Amino acid sequence: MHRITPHQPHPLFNTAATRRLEKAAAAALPPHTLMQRAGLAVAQLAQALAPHARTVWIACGPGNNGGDGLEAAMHLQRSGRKVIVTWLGQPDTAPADARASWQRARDAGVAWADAAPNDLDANDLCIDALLGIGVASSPHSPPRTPDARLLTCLQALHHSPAPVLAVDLPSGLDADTGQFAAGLTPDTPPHLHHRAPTPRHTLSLLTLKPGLFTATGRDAAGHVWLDDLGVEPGHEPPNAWLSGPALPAPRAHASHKGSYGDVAVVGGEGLAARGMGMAGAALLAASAALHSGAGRVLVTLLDDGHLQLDPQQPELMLRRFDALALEQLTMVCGCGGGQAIAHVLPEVISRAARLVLDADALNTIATQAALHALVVARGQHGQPTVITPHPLEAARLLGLTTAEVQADRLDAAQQLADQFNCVAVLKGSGTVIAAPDRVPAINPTGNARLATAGTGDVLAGMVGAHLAAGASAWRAASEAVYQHGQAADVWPAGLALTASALARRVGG
Ligand SMILES: NC(=O)C1=CN([C@@H]2O[C@H](COP(=O)(O)OP(=O)(O)OC[C@H]3O[C@@H](n4cnc5c(N)ncnc54)[C@H](OP(=O)(O)O)[C@@H]3O)[C@@H](O)[C@H]2O)[C@@H](O)CC1
Ligand SMILES: [K+]
Repeated sequence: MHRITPHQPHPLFNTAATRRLEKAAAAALPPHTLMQRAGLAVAQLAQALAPHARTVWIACGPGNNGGDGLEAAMHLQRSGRKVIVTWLGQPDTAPADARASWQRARDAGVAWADAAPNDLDANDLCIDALLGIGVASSPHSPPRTPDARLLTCLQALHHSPAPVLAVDLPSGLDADTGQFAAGLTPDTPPHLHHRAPTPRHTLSLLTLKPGLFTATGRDAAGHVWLDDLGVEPGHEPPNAWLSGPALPAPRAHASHKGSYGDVAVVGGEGLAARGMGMAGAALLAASAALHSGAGRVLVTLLDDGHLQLDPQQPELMLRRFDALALEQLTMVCGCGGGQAIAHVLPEVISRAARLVLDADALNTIATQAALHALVVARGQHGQPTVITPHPLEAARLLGLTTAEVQADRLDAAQQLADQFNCVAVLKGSGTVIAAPDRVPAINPTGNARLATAGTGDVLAGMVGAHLAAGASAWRAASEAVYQHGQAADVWPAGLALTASALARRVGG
């Protein structure tokens, strides 16, 4: 068993793959072995997380997730804990493994209760073994009305003053998408309670599931642990990867500014056009490219030449669009581009050597099939392209609603990559990186402090710098996203995270 950190990559397996692995392992082992291993692992982690807990309340659902909880209850009771179990199953209808563990918990003498004890406090521990990978949450299946006792237990867990250890998954969370099944969404997400958040842990069993790391999964799961139950994935291919850090790319001593490439940022509609000055977005992207190691950074503002120099960043070289040698440049296009970006997009997409498309460039492409076709053609000609939409921009590109994109972020990112024939970065909690014919990746770094204006422009500039330095589109996107999140993760607690400060720090 080990805690999952962003320091190394991890393979992720969805429900179907996990079920195949479970079936193969169960067939090769004596009956009940996997649940015994699962329950023991849960009990061991519970002891380690809450060694002084007075009471351990274990909420057990009717399926095998509940069986894991019953098995853990037996171990914790035997080790002298005060264990109180709420079991929503029935001996005559429970799956065989869960029934066997219920019998073992009974024999160990655990206490049974219909609901959560009402005197739990921060020194106690709750174990959430209500639902695991058995949750059916397909938008195509008819909505179901969950059992009232199940909902009461879920609410007690969501509002618990005691730390919560979830078995396999936070109950109700879809292992594949990181979204809660209909009717099982917490009324207030645990991290938004108006009190210090209670620690949350999830012990994923057998495999790590993608849903723990994207959409609402990250907030719901808290600290993620893995126990593989002694089962190797063998030939089962992962459905996604949790990214790890980049290997440092050493800089040769005998290098010069030309060795790390020229990045040109095009965007920043001027105030005169529609009364909205958006030069800041382009300058943020340019600053991020500069601090991420680009050799030279050129900036083309779509503001009729009002700004000739950024006195705060004199390294940035302002250029008219017609003075850019597009075929030699890594272009970052769209940040604050407004409507003005439409005039330059056809040329940028057709001619740029390497290209990052963000913000208003994406909004414009979403409305013009000819531009979409030009992006696709870049891939056919081997010209690297990265698109960096947030969920609303992704929805426009795919002709979906934002909710549909968020309902399955891995799938949406893959659709973007396939339809636009490029590397797609779907931003948000658990940013997804996808490319045609490649297993997608979920980024493990970053936090809610990035939810402030301009951080997306910073990311686009960073991707540009990595591309200009010679990284492939995939590598440039993965490394930039990782480092962008990591900068937020190590941000000093008392210091405001602004986009311009972030841009200055991203180089480490
Ligand atoms: N994988 C492994 O290798 C191992 C797996 N193990 C463990 O088994 C777990 C999987 O067990 P599982 O298959 O019994 O499913 P589980 O999560 O208990 O849920 C089933 C219950 O949920 C209910 N239900 C479903 N959807 C619902 C909804 N929307 N709203 C409300 N209710 C809903 C469903 O109701 P039903 O559809 O039957 O009416 C049924 O009662 C797995 O996560 C891990 O903990 C380990 O023991 C060993 C190794
Ligand atoms: K659970």
